[in-house]
Amino acid sequence: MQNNTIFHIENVDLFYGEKQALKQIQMDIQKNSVTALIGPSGCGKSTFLRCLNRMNDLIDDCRIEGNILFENTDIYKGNMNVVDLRTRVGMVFQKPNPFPMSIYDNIAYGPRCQGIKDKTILDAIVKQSLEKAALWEEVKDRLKDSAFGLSGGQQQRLCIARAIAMEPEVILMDEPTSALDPIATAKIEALMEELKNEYTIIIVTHSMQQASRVSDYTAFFLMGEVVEFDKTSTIFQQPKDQRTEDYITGRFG
Ligand SMILES: Nc1ncnc2c1ncn2[C@@H]1O[C@H](COP(=O)(O)OP(=O)(O)OP(=O)(O)O)[C@@H](O)[C@H]1O
Repeated sequence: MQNNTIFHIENVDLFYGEKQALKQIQMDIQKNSVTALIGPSGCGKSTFLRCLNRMNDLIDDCRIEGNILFENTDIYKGNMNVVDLRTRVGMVFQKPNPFPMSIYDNIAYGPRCQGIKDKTILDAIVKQSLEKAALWEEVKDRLKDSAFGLSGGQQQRLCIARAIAMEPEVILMDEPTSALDPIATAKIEALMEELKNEYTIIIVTHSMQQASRVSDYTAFFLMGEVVEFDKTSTIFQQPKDQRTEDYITGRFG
């Protein structure tokens, strides 16, 4: 394990009932980097992403074996508090999913649930989170308006701001730009570059161009296995496995 490892993943198998969806996954995810998970549909990318903050716990019949160490603590063993884990490992989904409330309240919701009531503190959290998500300038004069009045790209940055407000260490992103136009996508990609200074980002993407643009490391999944995991430049320029090469050159998937 390298010094900068935030997630150490060892021999992870995952089953939905009888069906095995992940096989012997091994990976060390580095702090303050962007790691992209790529591979054809159904290969287990989202399943793996959800393992990292135990979102699969919500699925009946889902069983996981092996070890996932987050900052040296196994998140599936002992007395791991799942609410704390999901605060430290936040998530942004494919479709922007703002809460049916104002822009301000979307951000303040989590901190309020954690017991922060002081308006000055909440105002500061809202401003800072929106600034970090590169949305503040666009919404500062309409904080009391409904979040549903924002464009899709703005809504997705709002969801990123909402995750940031919880002061996570890691942000998981499951195809965060697949519902967005190219301009909104470019904004989110630029934002990832900024955010990795402070957070660790793990992103599932169907776009190989996106993976090569935004990520430092890439894992190529195929039928529940990680075929290759390496620096993004190596995966795209000198893949070691023929299957990786076939995939990135568009021969299948
Ligand atoms: N809740 C579930 N119950 C049963 N099987 C599931 C469940 N979620 C996913 N699977 C199965 O697990 C396998 C991996 O699915 P997963 O969604 O992780 O793949 P993916 O690589 O993210 O796919 P996509 O790119 O299409 O989103 C698939 O065969 C899928 O049908």
